[in-house]
Amino acid sequence: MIALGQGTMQKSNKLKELNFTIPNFISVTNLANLLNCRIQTLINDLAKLGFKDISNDYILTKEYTELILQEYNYHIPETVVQDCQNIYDELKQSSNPKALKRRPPIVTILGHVDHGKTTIIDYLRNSSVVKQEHGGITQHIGAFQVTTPVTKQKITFLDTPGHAAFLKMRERGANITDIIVLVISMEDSIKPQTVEAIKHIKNSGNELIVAITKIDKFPRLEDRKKKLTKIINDLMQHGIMVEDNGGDIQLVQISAKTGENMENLEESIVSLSEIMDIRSENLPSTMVQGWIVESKIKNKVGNIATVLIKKGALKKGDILLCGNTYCRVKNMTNNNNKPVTQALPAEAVEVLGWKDLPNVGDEIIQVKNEAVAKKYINKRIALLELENKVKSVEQYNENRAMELHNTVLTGQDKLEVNELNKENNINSGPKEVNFIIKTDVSGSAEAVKESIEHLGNDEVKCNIISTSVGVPTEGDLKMANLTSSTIICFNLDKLPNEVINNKFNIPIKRYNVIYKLIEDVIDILVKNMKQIFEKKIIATLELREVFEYRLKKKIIKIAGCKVSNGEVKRNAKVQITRNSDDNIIYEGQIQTLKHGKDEIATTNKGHECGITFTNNFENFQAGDKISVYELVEVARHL
Ligand SMILES: Nc1nc2c(ncn2[C@@H]2O[C@H](COP(=O)(O)OP(=O)(O)OP(=O)(O)O)[C@@H](O)[C@H]2O)c(=O)[nH]1
Repeated sequence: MIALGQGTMQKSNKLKELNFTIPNFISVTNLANLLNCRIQTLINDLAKLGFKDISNDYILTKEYTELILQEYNYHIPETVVQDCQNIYDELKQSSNPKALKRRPPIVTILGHVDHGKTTIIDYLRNSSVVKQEHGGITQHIGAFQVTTPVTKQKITFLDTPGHAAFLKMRERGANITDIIVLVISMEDSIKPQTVEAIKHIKNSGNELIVAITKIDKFPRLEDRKKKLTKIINDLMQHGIMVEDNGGDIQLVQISAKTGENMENLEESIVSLSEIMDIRSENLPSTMVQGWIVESKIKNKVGNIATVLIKKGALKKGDILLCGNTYCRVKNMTNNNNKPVTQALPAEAVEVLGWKDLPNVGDEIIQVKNEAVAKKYINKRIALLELENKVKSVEQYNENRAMELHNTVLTGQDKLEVNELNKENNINSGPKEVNFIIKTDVSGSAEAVKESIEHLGNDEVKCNIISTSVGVPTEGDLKMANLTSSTIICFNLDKLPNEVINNKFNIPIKRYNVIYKLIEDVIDILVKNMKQIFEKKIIATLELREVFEYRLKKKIIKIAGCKVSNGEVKRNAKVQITRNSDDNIIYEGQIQTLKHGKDEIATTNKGHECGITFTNNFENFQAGDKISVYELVEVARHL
């Protein structure tokens, strides 16, 4: 705890009662008035708490006001902090363990580009149609179900490899999927995106099955064995131990081209899901929960979205709440384009009736009626507005601080500083990365401080906010929250749960070995360095023909293309080159992506498509080359 003590901040055991409600925002002057203290005293105390460049018109958010009031020994009434991510949580019913029933597993396929993810999905989807209804046509709705050939069990596959919804949910720490199938081509073994996928899998805690594909390319058994041994060793290097290597991860060898062993893949998924005993509730009284896996506006139909059900049974007339929109379910169809009357857990259906288009990856929750939906949407919008206000207050405070800073400079100095800031887009000096050190004894506190305080370079540097002995206190957590610090604990073995899983989500790092501690601090510093990106081409298209069509009075040009390789997504970043790869004539994004008249989200190798570009770019011609790229972060070092 920092030594505060300008009169008002003397700590005592008896808490004072507040005689005002804490506002969302308050200036330093007004807070000083409410507290009956001198403005300068409050400013000095705020500086001790780590606030920089404070003046009397600095605006404090509610969180910071609470912190200072706590330091002034006031009792702060407990309130549940709601934000637009968790606002709907209070509507969720807790599951009734007795009502949990087995449901099909939800599976995502990941792997390196061109290792055969799409071919596996196509094989599974086509075989599912052939079996269900001869000659039927599947529509892409983001997920589909197969029935396994031998055990006749159902499996749900998310049907775009590395599906956007899956990635978005993962970012938020939610799990849309139960099992990941990691595809590795027998020809290539592990490649960079395989390694990326392994990282995803480890972080998500999902169960894993490894599928070695393209085995038809190695008809001789001894060649297959050789390749397989290499893959198993490569996997081991990345901490994946398959069954053949003493681990418990299943490995299947398949060819999605010939269909060889594809039934083994499906049965492996079923047997893993049985071990996992995947269940969810779907009593008649269960309120539905699920996720949006696709959403689009269909011409003459309206807003439609694919909902993957997590619990409950969705029926016509149900009211679903999602983000800032809701839906009275008008109609539901499955991926065979058949109308259905209900959708059970792990089933995906296209749902019609949305007021506005929901976002892919967002969670849905059933509510009793439209009035409840509207009430919660209004609450959420108010929270979003508040969050935006907090952001603009932060910006206001920063601008004020910058103005204050600049007033001490004059004339030419001021001009130069402004120009420099503009050019380098940095404030002066390296970025300070804050740490709070907590140790068992004071000797080790000093030792830890000395070994890390000099770390850094001209971009980032280590800044020690405080060092002290003992487990992190509530005050340490608040200080860490205020200063965005990481708390480093050395030789502190037993930490209370409320510290480890603290409500501020402050990272608490524990060490007994100083080298490991230094390594991690370097890692944190590197993560705070500026991100540098380079282009990575992930797909190319040949521009074959330019089409024109009239929209009202305007003529619109469309680039008619064929995908030479990779996967192309709507909104992807692209560059267009002419005659040579160096001659870039356009850089921007895909605005619309169509197949025939239909808007599509993705297309891939061998397919034709029509494209328009952002910024109304139309100066393209047949023969141009379109390269789709991602910006890939370049690894940084101290
Ligand atoms: N011989 C053989 N070729 C395959 C097999 N699976 C996929 N391929 C071929 O490998 C190439 C890439 O397959 P895709 O399914 O598009 O690979 P992907 O992983 O989806 O690729 P991206 O979508 O670009 O990430 C295509 O030419 C496929 O025909 C297989 O089991 N055997």
